Parts: sequence; structure tokens; C-alpha cells
Amino acid sequence: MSRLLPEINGPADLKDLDAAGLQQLAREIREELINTVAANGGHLAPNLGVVELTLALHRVFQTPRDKIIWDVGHQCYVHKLLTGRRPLFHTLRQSGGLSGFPRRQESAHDAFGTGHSSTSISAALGMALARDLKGGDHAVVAVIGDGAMTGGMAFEAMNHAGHLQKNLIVVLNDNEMSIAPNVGGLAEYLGRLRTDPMYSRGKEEIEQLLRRIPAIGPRVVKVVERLKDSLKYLVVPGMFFEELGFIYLGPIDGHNIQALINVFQQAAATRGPVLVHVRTRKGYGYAPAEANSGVFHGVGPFDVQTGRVIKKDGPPSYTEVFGRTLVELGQSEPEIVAITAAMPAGTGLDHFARAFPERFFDTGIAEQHAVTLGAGLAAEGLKPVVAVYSTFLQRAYDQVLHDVCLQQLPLTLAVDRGGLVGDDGATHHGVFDFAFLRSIPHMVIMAPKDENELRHMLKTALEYPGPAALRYPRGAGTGCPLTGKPAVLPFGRAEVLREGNDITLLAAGSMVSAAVKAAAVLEGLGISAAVINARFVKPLDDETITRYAMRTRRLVTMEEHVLAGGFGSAVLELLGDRGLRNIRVVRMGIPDEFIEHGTRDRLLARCGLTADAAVQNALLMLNAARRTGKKAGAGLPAGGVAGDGRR
Ligand SMILES: Cc1ncc(C[n+]2csc(CCOP(=O)(O)OP(=O)(O)O)c2C)c(N)n1
Ligand SMILES: CC(=O)[C@@H](O)[C@H](O)COP(=O)(O)O
Ligand SMILES: [Mg+2]
Repeated sequence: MSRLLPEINGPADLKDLDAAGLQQLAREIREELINTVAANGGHLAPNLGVVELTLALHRVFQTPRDKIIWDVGHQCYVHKLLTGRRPLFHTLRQSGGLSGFPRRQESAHDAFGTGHSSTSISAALGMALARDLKGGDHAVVAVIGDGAMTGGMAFEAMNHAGHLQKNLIVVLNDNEMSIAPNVGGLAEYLGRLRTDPMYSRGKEEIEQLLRRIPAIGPRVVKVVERLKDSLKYLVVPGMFFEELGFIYLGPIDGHNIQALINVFQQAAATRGPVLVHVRTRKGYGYAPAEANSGVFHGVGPFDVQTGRVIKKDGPPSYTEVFGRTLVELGQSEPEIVAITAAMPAGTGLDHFARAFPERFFDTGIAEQHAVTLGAGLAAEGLKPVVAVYSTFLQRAYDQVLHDVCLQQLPLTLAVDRGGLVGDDGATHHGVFDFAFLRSIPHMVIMAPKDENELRHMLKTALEYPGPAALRYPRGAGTGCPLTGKPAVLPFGRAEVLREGNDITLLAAGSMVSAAVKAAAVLEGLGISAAVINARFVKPLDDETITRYAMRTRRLVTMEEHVLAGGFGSAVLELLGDRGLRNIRVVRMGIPDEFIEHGTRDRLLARCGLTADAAVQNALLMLNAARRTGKKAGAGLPAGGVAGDGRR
């Protein structure tokens, strides 16, 4: 049988496929997903679960005229395959290739860019309002997972949409999983809708059931008819959604294409907001992903035959060291409690959850709630650690400011994935946290040079009687030995790693190792470079920084963070405040633009965040000094070398 997928150049090509054709296409799509993600890594299990759902959506709705908005967007691969991007699918998440998320710049079929959770219903409602204001009549469909539905924004949008009664379709893709098993009252309610006949049977069906009960049945029906409203509370499936103002359709088998087509046609013909409840299996159609949908949620390259993930040997990640250290500290400190917003494994808190289940809290995808929950725990004398990816902490800015810092509560923020994360790209890089945290009074910010220092910073944060953040990167640590018991570091003090007289390389966190390498290269060129590990981004070590600034007169600041408002900016402010405006400073950091996806090393190189770039910047500064007759290091090579560092 000839292959169908290569013939699908856009959703219109689905129209002529019969049931068997659609089934065949679903099989081919699964093959393509598995082979591509096995090579490139990516979000496999979520996509395998929505193959039939996506086919049915594109069969019923006509994108780009109709709008489909994917929540989080990690499950948009099938949509990409059906909307003209199959020829480029092998470039998925590769530098310069297709993004792993919907992007308006990538295709007219991507109605809204996503990456962070729980935005789809708000965006869809906005589009529905715009449609009505402009006199349009197209459909607007938000596709949201049961995990994303736990996010506050989703509830806010449902509340508003139910009130406005605009034509809007929300497809709830319920696979009983967030990345980990989904948590909370809503998850339990959806579970009841799936399994409890009183919830999942229609009103008429229940009436028929009651009538069949001899003698009392018909009487009960009569009573029930009189108590119509109460009946509604007893038997209307999806009552929660109905009460919010939505018409509830479901639950539907999300792997039955025809059932899905039927329900989407029904939804399209219904006026007002509709919620279609679809049951799917995460990882459907690939046994290893079905068996372990957590691992295959977002997975690196793997072997298709065995499903074995291809792991590079290497040192433990920062995340792993953080998770294990928290358990170590938790043994002797019963006040320590840990909070995650739906990322127990991603943040390394799964270790703590296993060791101290009663002191571990998963809030669902609710970063705002997670931080304020921690504030409440801190207010009552406990030591909460909120472990969160830097990019998702952006969600909880006011909670950090208003609920934690304003009250000077002792809460530790373990800010994971600080810096460039790699393949997930612009939506996920954690490069704004120094800037948004350091402007908040009372906030302490630390960034470890390696995973060993991370352990001591965790202890330091937990002993500090106020809010403290430690920020560390994604991926493997440096492989350094983990020395001694976690101990409190001298507060607000930097670490001088290398003495020098010609120039000072002043680095934060992940950039310290590049600074050390650069200094060694400079030494070979006869240049004496001091290297300082800042340790604290706030408060800065005023004394050490000003001393080295005055000694060498030239500073290079290095950070894996945007230049605007970051560590280098803080150093400039400090020098200005101390009247040291004549110190020459080059700031190395991320330029004022969103950085695309690609490997972390490649992106770092593209942003000029390498030892080589630091060497080049140092040489440029020193050569410029020589040209202008100012004192410079002895024996400098003639001429400058162009660098990427931004001034
Ligand atoms: C604000 C925010 N917090 C956390 C995440 C990380 N995250 C991505 S997908 C996901 C689980 C989503 O579950 P669900 O919506 O049910 O989709 P599924 O993968 O099960 O299809 C989480 C927690 C995120 N993308 N955005
Ligand atoms: C879609 C999403 O937000 C997460 O799945 C994210 O991709 C996880 O990133 P890590 O791989 O860094 O845990
Ligand atoms: Mg889910």
C-alpha cells in the first residue's frame, strides 16, 4: 500500500480519506513521530496521544481560517505534520529547524505561540471576541491537557468565557497525566467523569434507569422531575463545566477518529462555549512510551527497538545534586518542606518526595500558588524550598515580591534551568531571573560555579532568615568532587579564584568555568587576569569588586543572562555608586533578543558566552588601552581580535 503521509501537503488533503485511510495515516504519523524524536529528542508521549485527535480536528476545522490553539504546545507535532511541515520535520528542535512548539512566525496554521502552560483558553477567547467584533464567523478551538487545566489562568479564562457566552470550543485532552500523574480535585473529578456511571451517563439515560426500578422507579422520576435543579446536581455529566456556562460533550474515546469527528461537528454547530472532554492515552501506540509516559513526555534520543534512552556518561546534573542535597539536609531538619508546580522529576524533588512524602507538595501547574503556599509555610516557621524552572518562575513574580519579600519570609527559591536551556528554545530559556529578582528588596541571589558550591548555597539559603534564591543551569554538572557536609558560605562574599593585575574577569554561576579557562589562555599570552567567582548576585561583594576594579582598571563581567538589568548591570551600578566611573567594563551576556532553539553549547557560542570570547574581549580592552597610551599588561600581542561580547 502506498504511503499517505508524503501526500499530505495541508489539511485539505485529509478531506478525501475514508476511515481506513485515516487509520493508515494515523499509523504513518506515529512512525514518523517515533523515528524523528528517537533521533532529535522531543515530546513524544504527548504527541502519540493526540494523533487521532489532531486528525479529527483538521478534518472538521479549516485552518488557518479556523483557529486551533495548542496549550503548552508540546503536543503540536502532528499538527505540524498535517500543515505542510512534513518535509522539514527531520529538523525538529534542531538549530535553524522547526521549533518544538507552535510559532506564528513558522506557519499561518499556528494561531498562537505557546510553551508555557494554561494560556490557550484566554488566547482563544480573545480571538473569539476579535472575530465577533470584526464580524467573522470562523471557529476558535483551544486544545488543553488535563495538566494544563490545573493552571490558574485556565480557570480564569473558563470563568470569563462562560460569562461571555461567545462561540468557543475547548477540547480537554484528558490522559490522567501532567508530566507526572496529574494531581488535585479537578483531576479526581475528571476521573469520576470517566468512570462513575452517575457522572458519565446522560440525564435521559438515568431517567430510563430509574423507571426500570419496579414500584418506586416511576415515582422517583416524578419526584426528580419536580426537583429538576437537584437532579442536575446529581446526574448531569460535566456539571462543573456546565455550571461555569459551558456545554459539556463527552467523555469521548480520543483514539476513535469517527467519534471525534462526530463530536467536533456537533461542537461546531453548537452556540456558546462548548467543552469537549476527550480521553486519550499518553504514549498511545508505542509500548515503551505508554509504559513510561513520564520519561517519554520529553525525552532525549533513544533506541526505537528497545525504547532505551541513549544516555551520555557524565557527571550528575545540577538538578540531581540539588535533589540529593535537599534530602541530606531534610534528614536532620524536619522544618524543611519542598514544593513543586508539577515538575517533581524535572526539579529533582522526586528524591525528597520519596524520602519525606508528608513534607512534599505538588501544586499542579500553579507556580503562583506554589510560591504563596511556601510563604504561608514560612510564616508559620517552616523552611519551604520552592524548586521551579527559571522560565516558569516568571509566572510568580508578584507572589515573590508581595507575598515573600515584602514580608521578608525565609523561603528558598531553587531556580533550576537558569540560563539557556537548549532545544526547547525561546519559550524556555531562563535568562531574565537575575534582572527580575534583584530589583526586589530583601531578595538574596546566589549562583554556584559548580554543583559542589550549589550544595553549600542550598545550606546558606536555608539558614538565611529571609528570601533567598539559588540559580543553576540545566544539564550536567562539572564533575567536581562533592566535598564535606553542606556548609554556610560567607554571606555576600565573592571568591577570588585567581590573582591578576592586568584585567579582572568577574563571572557569575555557569560562566565562572569559562572565566577560569580564559585566564589560563591569557596567562599564555603574558596577561595577568584575576578571576572572581561572584557567588552572590545580590548583595554584590562590594569590597572585593571595587578592590579588583581599582587594581586592574579593567573588568569583564560574564553571565548567562540577558545584559539588560543583569549581573553586569549590577556591577556597573556599584562602580557608579562608588564613584568608579572611569573603570573600563565590558559586559558579556545575552543580547536584547529572544534566543532560538539549538544545543546549549551552540547557543552559548552564538551569544559569545565562551572562554574564547572572554579572551578576545580582554585582548580588545588591553589593546585599546595600549593604543590610547594607558597602562596595559606587558607583552601583549599587537592588534585586536574581534569578539562577540557586548558593551
Ligand atoms: C507555566 C508552566 N509550568 C510548567 C510547565 C512544564 N510542563 C510542560 S507540559 C506539562 C504537563 C502538561 O500536562 P497536560 O496539559 O496534561 O499535557 P500532556 O502532556 O499530558 O498531554 C508541564 C508541567 C509549563 N510548560 N508551563
Ligand atoms: C513542555 C515543557 O515545558 C516541559 O516538558 C519542558 O520541555 C521540560 O524541560 P526539561 O527537559 O528541561 O525538563
Ligand atoms: Mg495530560
